[in-house]
Amino acid sequence: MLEIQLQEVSKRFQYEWIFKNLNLILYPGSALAITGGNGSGKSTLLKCMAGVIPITSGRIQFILDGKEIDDGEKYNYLSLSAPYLEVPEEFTLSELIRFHFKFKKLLAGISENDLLEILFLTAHRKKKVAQFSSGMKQRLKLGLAVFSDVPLVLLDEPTSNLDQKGVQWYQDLISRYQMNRTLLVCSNDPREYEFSTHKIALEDYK
Ligand SMILES: Nc1ncnc2c1ncn2[C@@H]1O[C@H](COP(=O)(O)OP(=O)(O)OP(=O)(O)O)[C@@H](O)[C@H]1O
Repeated sequence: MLEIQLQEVSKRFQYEWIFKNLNLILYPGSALAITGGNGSGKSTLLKCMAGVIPITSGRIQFILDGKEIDDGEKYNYLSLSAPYLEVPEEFTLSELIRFHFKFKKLLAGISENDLLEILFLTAHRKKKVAQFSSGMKQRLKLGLAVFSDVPLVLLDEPTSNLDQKGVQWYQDLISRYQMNRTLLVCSNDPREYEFSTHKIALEDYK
């Protein structure tokens, strides 16, 4: 079971403080909504949580069954879907799925065919990802993140490029497959985090 602890976490770019003194404990099964206006620092916090960029001060600890995970190992315990995260588009869908799941295990009980069905992409398995519509790409990115067998799932603007049906699909996906995992959602749209157990507004940490 993974527990995440943020202690006095602050981030600054040059002279600009993005957030200061964030304290938080996330237990398995919790869902944190990170809200705030454009430019408030939602993506920055997510990237700090993912270890993609460093924090300026404080500590972000991943504690697995009582043991702290080294910074360099944290990526093994998380998956990320975000608008700024590109997938290799020269692959066909099947190739990309196989490539991704060489590095992360598929959730137990889910096969590649199940995944394609759930993403409504079965008919497109031989198509290059470069030829996907923006909504198809978004379902794919969400699928790769949610169906990776990791205890922490990070989602930035999860319904961008999804239509109303896609938003419903996303909500069902989370309610079925969050399981006992920790979820972080950066969003300004309550439909993306209505299931959240915790919510922070980054304006409160300036
Ligand atoms: N690499 C960087 N170097 C300098 N400043 C940065 C960098 N990345 C982000 N920023 C600044 O940090 C602030 C927060 O940006 P961030 O992308 O985290 O906001 P956001 O809340 O996710 O915004 P949006 O809702 O528009 O996606 C902005 O002022 C941005 O210009």
